[in-house]
Amino acid sequence: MIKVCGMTRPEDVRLCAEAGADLLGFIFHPASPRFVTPDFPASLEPEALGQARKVGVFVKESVVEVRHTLDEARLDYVQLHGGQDQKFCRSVGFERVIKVFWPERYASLDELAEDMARFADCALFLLDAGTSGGGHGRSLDFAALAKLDSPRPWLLAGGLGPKNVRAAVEACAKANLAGVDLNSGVESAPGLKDIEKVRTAIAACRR
Ligand SMILES: O=C(O)c1ccccc1N[C@@H]1O[C@H](COP(=O)(O)O)[C@@H](O)[C@H]1O
Repeated sequence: MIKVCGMTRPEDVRLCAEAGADLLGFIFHPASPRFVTPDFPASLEPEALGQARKVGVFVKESVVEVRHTLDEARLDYVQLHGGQDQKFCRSVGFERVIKVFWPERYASLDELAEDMARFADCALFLLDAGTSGGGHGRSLDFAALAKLDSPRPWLLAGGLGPKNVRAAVEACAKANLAGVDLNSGVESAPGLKDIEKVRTAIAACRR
């Protein structure tokens, strides 16, 4: 599964979908250089999206705001990137939640897996580098995650691009990895996707 995040232009949506992205991310965090308003994903033609599903990324927004944007932007999933708790996930609908964890917050993989187990009703997990927020362009220690015992399939995020995504997939393949999230590593500038980088990274994942 490939997610390409930070869509800000209709042509990037079309090209990334054509390149084989399964999930396309739209960031509703106002401080992000990739910030968009709900009317952008709502305005996209089904032909441009193809089979790709729309994911909204939220950091500090309230449950009411997330639910409103979910409807207005016609999202398929919400990526909760702000440490939201189980009550929040339940209110949005577990089946629609991609719950983010930051492995660097935990003293061990076991502690991370224990916390993940508390969110086992969520649709998917996503692991990002750092200890909060996202879009930093920093990578996790892929080899260290190879032994993770995750109760749900998960997406690997954090500084992934054409040069490192294959190594990441190979390292985590046996740890219930569902796929990868490409963002700043496939851009020419923040919010502007470089389609050649996107195509090269997707090909590297799938070869
Ligand atoms: O990309 C952003 O600006 C962003 C802002 C706030 C929360 C999440 C954000 N992006 C997500 O961060 C990860 C990793 O991105 P990167 O590859 O390190 O650039 C990814 O899941 C994005 O969806």
